Amino acid sequence: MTTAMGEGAGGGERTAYAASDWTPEDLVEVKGDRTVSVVIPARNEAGTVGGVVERILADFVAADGGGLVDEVVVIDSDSTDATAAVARDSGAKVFSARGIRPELGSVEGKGEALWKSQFVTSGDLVVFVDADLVDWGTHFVTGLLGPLLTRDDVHLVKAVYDRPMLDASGHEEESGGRVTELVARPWLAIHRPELAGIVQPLSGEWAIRRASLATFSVPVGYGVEIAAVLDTADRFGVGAIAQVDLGLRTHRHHRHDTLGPMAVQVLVAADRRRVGPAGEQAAPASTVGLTQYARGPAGFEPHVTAVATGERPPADTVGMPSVRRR
Ligand SMILES: O=c1ccn([C@@H]2O[C@H](COP(=O)(O)OP(=O)(O)O[C@H]3O[C@H](CO)[C@@H](O)[C@H](O)[C@H]3O)[C@@H](O)[C@H]2O)c(=O)[nH]1
Ligand SMILES: O=C(O)[C@H](O)COP(=O)(O)O
Repeated sequence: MTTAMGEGAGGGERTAYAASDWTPEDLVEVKGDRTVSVVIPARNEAGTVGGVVERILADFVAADGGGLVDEVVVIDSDSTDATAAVARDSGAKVFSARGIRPELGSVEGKGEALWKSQFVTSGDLVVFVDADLVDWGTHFVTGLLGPLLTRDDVHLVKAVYDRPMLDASGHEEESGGRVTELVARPWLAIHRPELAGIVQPLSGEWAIRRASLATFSVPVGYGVEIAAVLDTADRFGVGAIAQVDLGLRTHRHHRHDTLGPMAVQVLVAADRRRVGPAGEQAAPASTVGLTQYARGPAGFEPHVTAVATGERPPADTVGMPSVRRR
């Protein structure tokens, strides 16, 4: 597949793929002695996490260890529902984000869960998959691994997909990706136009070399994806980011009022990287106050949310087990 997606994102070498470019058997053959961890961050996803775990285990994890995936790990991120139990019953290794390296402290957030996952996984390649997926397939995993297993110069693989927003009866209301369209893409257009070819900069499904991720600062919240894109481009060049068309993805949607804090997290993470890699100086517990309004008895009443905008330092600076460069 040759598309504007590939040309815009990478230039030169092809960087755009479709999941159908590889079968699991193709990838097992080229995998050699490299290992793969699938990491699923989950906060109150008891309804969907079990299905995500079971399908990945069934398709890729072999009892003799010879499968495409070597471990499926769920990081339970402060869930108050049965997420951890469901994930464990489905066969995943389950860790509570707070319980991992407790001496490093804990904050809330998806980025925190991904950062902590580095201390309890061992794969040379790490695939992140959200736990709230509804329409998806295990080709997400093959698609994301393909470029990393077949190209040494690729460090980060981003998912690309159609992401319809469905109404209660399952009809398409409009396109999803509201923070992508209204925040991430405009920011990239203004500050980093060389990255305009990244179709889904915020996609929650991505894969990365452990050795690369371990050198990145990681925003604790939803800034984790835009940060990985910017840090990879700054460290290894835009051509180190590949994109894979995975078809269709639907998931649980946020309300507008919870997308505001997400937008703040994306903007803060991006702004810290406006001129290059950054973030080390941000304390993990940093916040930005976001004021939103709702009409109440006294008119428009302000509601201030302390949005977590902190960052974690590169894992390899805080005693991560040694990393093979592969
Ligand atoms: O504190 C949290 C919040 C979320 N999650 C999990 O992270 C995943 C994605 O979270 P979600 O709230 O569903 O994010 P989206 O609305 O889907 O946001 C999109 O955009 C975000 C910003 O880039 C990405 O982080 C998401 O992965 C991407 O799907 C899900 O499995 C959540 O359970 C956590 O583990 N901890
Ligand atoms: O990725 C995004 O832009 C946000 O997660 C919002 O996605 P949605 O509009 O599909 O809910």
